[in-house]
Amino acid sequence: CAKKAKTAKDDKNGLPLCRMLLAELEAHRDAWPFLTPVNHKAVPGYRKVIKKPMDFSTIKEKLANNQYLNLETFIIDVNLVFDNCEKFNEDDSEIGRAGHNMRRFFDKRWTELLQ
Ligand SMILES: Cc1ncccc1N[C@@H](C)c1ccc2c(c1)OCCCO2
Repeated sequence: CAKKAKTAKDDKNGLPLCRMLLAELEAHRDAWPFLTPVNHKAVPGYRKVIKKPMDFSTIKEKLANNQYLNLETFIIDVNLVFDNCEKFNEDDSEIGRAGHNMRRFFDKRWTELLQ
């Protein structure tokens, strides 16, 4: 039979942890650029440059549709939000700084929760 999951990353607690982490991301003051999909009509070049768009509302939808296997696959999508941000935005810009702040916050929170 399947090996019993041993850590929060894999066991049944993984998904409630994802929902909690996402709620904290959405509530963060610097979340505003990441709450909804980037409208490529409002942001010239975005569709060409960013091959795999991702945002917090899409992650929320994927969680609701049980599309994440575990905390690991959830973290991959959250990091995609921040990697897209770094690719498209200058570090020294409103959105660029927000992305760095959010990544720092997220990295701190999930590592704290996994201890
Ligand atoms: C995460 C990200 N990366 C690159 C560009 C935009 C975004 N976020 C979107 C939601 C956004 C933020 C600010 C915006 C905007 C759209 O509409 C165009 C007008 C200026 O204001």
